[in-house]
Amino acid sequence: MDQARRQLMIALDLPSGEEAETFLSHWQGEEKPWIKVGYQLFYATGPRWIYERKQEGYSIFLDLKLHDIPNTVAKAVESISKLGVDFLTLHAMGGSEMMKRARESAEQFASSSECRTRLLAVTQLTSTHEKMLHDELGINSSMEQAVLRSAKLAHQAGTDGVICSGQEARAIKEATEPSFLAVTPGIRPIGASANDQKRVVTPTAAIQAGADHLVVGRAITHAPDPLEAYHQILQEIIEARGKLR
Ligand SMILES: O=c1ccn([C@@H]2O[C@H](COP(=O)(O)O)[C@@H](O)[C@H]2O)c(=O)[nH]1
Repeated sequence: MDQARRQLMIALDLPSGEEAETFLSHWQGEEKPWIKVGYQLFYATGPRWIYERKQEGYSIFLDLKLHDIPNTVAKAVESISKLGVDFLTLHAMGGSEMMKRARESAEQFASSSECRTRLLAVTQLTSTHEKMLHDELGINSSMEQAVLRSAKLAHQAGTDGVICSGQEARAIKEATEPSFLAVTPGIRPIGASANDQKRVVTPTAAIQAGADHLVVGRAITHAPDPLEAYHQILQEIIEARGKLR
């Protein structure tokens, strides 16, 4: 898979396995895209559907945002690792012990060290803005400080990277290390509706900020021609990458 395709992940927020498979048939005859499966599709289909897509050759990001006591999360990671998914999310707000136990479990139950499920910690949801952070969550720092605090905690606890907005990707890389993954939802091509997202950036801005992977849902899944929308974003990534050199 070329670098740009590896960077672009489609959030398959669809109601059933059948609809997801019909949607993916747009890609027939070309390389399989990276797919992100979240609550809606996972709760509709379950682990077997994930396992079958993995067997078909999809790279899979399972976005379950685990957040529970350390033992419960470690046991969930054990079950999920056996599906062979590539990426899995958990909430940094679960704390360092929860994240460390998750990492130990991912290592113990990986089918091989190359196939280990990579763990990504959610810093602050991209649907959160600074006023919410202060007024609703009781966090009295700036958004960037709050995100950096979670990212450093996740880095120390052994996750492979974080989920953040493209607005924070550069600062996270500087505060941790370049290989610590910055995976960015809240991506909106120019002119697209932000919907419920608050910290949005364009594909170009995310690449310029050093994002490793861009998660795009509705801008592709709700497009009149999803394959065309995918290719437009792919092209934007390729052009932005070209300007980095
Ligand atoms: O902070 C976060 C964490 C996860 N997401 C997920 O990414 C996609 C974004 O979908 P869009 O339609 O492109 O807004 C969605 O599945 C979220 O659950 C996020 O947006 N922000």
